[in-house]
Amino acid sequence: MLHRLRANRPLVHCITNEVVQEFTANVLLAAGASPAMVVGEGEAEYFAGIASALSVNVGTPYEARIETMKKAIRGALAAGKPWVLDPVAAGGIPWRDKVIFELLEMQPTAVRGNASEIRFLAGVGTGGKGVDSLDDSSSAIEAAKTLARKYKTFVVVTGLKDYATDGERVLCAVGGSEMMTLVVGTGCSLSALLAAFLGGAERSLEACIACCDYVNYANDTASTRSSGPGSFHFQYLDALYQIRPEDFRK
Ligand SMILES: Nc1ncnc2c1ncn2[C@@H]1O[C@H](COP(=O)(O)OP(=O)(O)OP(=O)(O)O)[C@@H](O)[C@H]1O
Ligand SMILES: Cc1ncsc1CCO
Ligand SMILES: [Mg+2]
Repeated sequence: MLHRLRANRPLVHCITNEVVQEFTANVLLAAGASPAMVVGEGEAEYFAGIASALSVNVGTPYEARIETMKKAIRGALAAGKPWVLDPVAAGGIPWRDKVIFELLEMQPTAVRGNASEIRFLAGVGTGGKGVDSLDDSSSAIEAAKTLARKYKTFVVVTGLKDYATDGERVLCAVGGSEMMTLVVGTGCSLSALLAAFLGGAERSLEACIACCDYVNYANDTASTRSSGPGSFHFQYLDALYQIRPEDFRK
């Protein structure tokens, strides 16, 4: 799947939060995808139709941005393109929660969140601490399955272990270090990378967990080469770039 992603170099339309735009674009480039942050209300619907996949992240939402997201989603759906929802801080702010539930009704191909976000959306728990999770990812497996069944979507929950489910099967990816949680945008960029995999490899549960596996591998590689969040940040980009499909056989 990584080979196919790089061969296809999918164009990923990102409408993400203002904190992580550059990091997300760099993660996609290092992995072998082609990012485009097309956020204008007049452009988004058209562009989502020609991109390979759309990534929607509600980290810093406001009315006009949400309208743009909905237009982009309509463009992606009309063109049969996959789209991924990152429900940042679900459970934390009522206005945002209402928006997230509206977006969930718009047939996302996949939803990717941390454990607290996924638990809240499935009706268990009250969310995390702002954008950070307060729950272990294993405690969100049942919630992820519930959410996947309810909205007929893949759900990916990240944390110490990562899980991907279609509501029936659950696949798990392990590895990585907590250093990931000390660099902003690792989860957000993972969601964009998930869109890249779904648009550039195949639209399957296996593609979802392959994306997590690749990120964990890069996370492991970067943590052995770094001494703190600063060096981890650039070592992570280097590792995404350097990892080759054949390395997974080791
Ligand atoms: N305790 C941990 N050990 C190893 N890896 C972790 C741990 N916690 C998170 N990760 C990894 O960090 C990445 C981001 O996942 P996380 O669940 O922190 O997302 P998030 O909270 O949405 O992040 P953000 O909102 O800051 O972008 C994933 O690749 C995940 O596997
Ligand atoms: C820190 C932060 N605040 C809003 S979005 C965001 C990026 C991580 O989700
Ligand atoms: Mg997040």
